[in-house]
Amino acid sequence: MTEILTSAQMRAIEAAAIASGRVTGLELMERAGQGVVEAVFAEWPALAAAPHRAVVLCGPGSNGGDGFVVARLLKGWGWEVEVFLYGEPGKLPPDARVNYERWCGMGAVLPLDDERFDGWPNAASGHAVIVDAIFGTGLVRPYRAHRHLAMTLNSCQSLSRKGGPSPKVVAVDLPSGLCSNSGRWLGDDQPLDFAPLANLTVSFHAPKLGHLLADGPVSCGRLVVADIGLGQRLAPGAEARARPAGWAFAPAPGGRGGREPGLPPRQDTVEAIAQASVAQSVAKAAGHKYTHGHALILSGAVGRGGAARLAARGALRIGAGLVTVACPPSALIENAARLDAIMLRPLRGESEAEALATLLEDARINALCLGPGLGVERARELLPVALAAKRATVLDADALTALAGDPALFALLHASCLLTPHAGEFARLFPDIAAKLAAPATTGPAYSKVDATREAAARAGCTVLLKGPDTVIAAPSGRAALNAAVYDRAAPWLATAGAGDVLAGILTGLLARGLEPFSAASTAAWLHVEAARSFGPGLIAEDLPEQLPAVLRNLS
Ligand SMILES: NC(=O)C1=CN([C@@H]2O[C@H](COP(=O)(O)OP(=O)(O)OC[C@H]3O[C@@H](n4cnc5c(N)ncnc54)[C@H](OP(=O)(O)O)[C@@H]3O)[C@@H](O)[C@H]2O)[C@@H](O)CC1
Ligand SMILES: [K+]
Repeated sequence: MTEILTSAQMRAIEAAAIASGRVTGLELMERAGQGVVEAVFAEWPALAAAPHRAVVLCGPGSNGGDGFVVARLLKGWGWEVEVFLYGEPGKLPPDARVNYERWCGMGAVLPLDDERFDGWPNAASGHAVIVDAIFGTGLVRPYRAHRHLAMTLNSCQSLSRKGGPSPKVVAVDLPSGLCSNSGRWLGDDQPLDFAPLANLTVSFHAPKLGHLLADGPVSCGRLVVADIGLGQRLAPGAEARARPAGWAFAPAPGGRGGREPGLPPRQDTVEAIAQASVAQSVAKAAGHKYTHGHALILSGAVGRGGAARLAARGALRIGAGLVTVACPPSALIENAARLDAIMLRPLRGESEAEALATLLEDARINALCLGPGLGVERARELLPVALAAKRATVLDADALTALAGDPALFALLHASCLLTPHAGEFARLFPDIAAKLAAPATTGPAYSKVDATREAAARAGCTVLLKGPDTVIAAPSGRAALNAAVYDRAAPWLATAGAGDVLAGILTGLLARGLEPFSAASTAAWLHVEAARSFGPGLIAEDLPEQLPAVLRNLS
């Protein structure tokens, strides 16, 4: 399992490594600085070929310490380097202080004032690189000068549009002001226009949640994670950790170490979904069609069956043994004309709810999907029967809307349910949680999408998949995973009508095949993005199920 870290987890890893005597804080800082310089040269090889000019903005903590290392190393490459310090030298933490003093033997340090900006770097001075090492994972409150930092960086960058040199903004660990746990800008005056955006962000050891959630990806530019020798020591025979797709790892600048055995397991881990675990989840064992489950998709009324048919196609393509669409009798002909391998059952009887109850007497139907195109009224009618059957059940779209206004229905949710809201549906279902997430983040670490999804899952008593480019999955136990379709894994084509219906279908198919909700959600979210990436621009929802075979082939 690959982890995405919080700032506290990163600090604990660092502290354990230092306590073990295997490495000192100073060595880690040196490797961090080296990692930044190597990543800069790898990103812009022309910068390694000849000396240039750089500005390094250092802050009052260890992020600033990394900055002093970067300044010294660039100077060693023959660069002309100007260094600014936001804070007082006497208050720097010990390792940062050592690197400050080392730098002072090589050059000046100018004060970076957050009241008087006339001493700030001059936009017109032709720097090739501006290093933002003001704050990293230690940001605890809004950074007062962040607006000015953004203006400085923007005005430097805008020179390139006028034919001048284009300085590259390199953020050390995080763009300063961005919360490492939530990917949100601290403070209430931080629309993205005013954020100090980076061209390249170089983080250390593992990605942090803030790189992948919310505004993180757009703020970081490109993300490189440098290995600073804190790697996990593998148990004998253990599989090497798969690196999550979507960001790049720089090579280790120094020696490799291992995380000390004996570190307490981290309860608040957020998993990055890895290809190896997806491959394991979808591998099909020999058997007949009933071995692979029977998924039932509830369809909408006449003329509204498209969403359910998309879901059914997704369920079949991901390997459910049988997939049935159940529809109102009046929609039978419409669906029959559009479905072949997918079976069709009219909900005929006194009421559709009764007909569904009869259908569910077949115990082989082991996964249900309610929501896509269903209609809110019909969802209200069918949900009590569907939930009473205690099968693995995906609730999407109209089923979520029905649940939102009805505490009695909400109370019927059980542990085998899987809720798949987008942000709007989430806000209707969990208005107080959504409000907390939407409120300005005033202290760090700030409340994040991961926190919100965990809280929702605990309240609902079932797994919640909160959609977005940063899809978060949480189980009531607090287990959480993040499927980040960002950086080089971005799939903007997924923002197309019906894509969510296909996701609901893939989920239902995986549940039918016996995956428990959390694994089904992680696997489906990953496959959904891969299917979109495999097709590329021009994607429509119908293409997603048809792309799954290629994605599955590549897995094996
Ligand atoms: N962990 C690791 O393994 C490694 C970590 N490394 C590096 O260390 C970085 C983390 O260092 P860090 O903990 O010192 O935090 P950092 O972000 O430098 O700032 C903390 C300082 O800022 C202050 N402060 C906070 N908010 C403020 C505000 N709004 N306005 C003003 N001040 C504010 C806060 O002050 P206080 O709250 O105490 O008043 C404190 O003094 C990490 O990002 C990485 O770059 C690497 O060397 C490699 C190994
Ligand atoms: K920074």
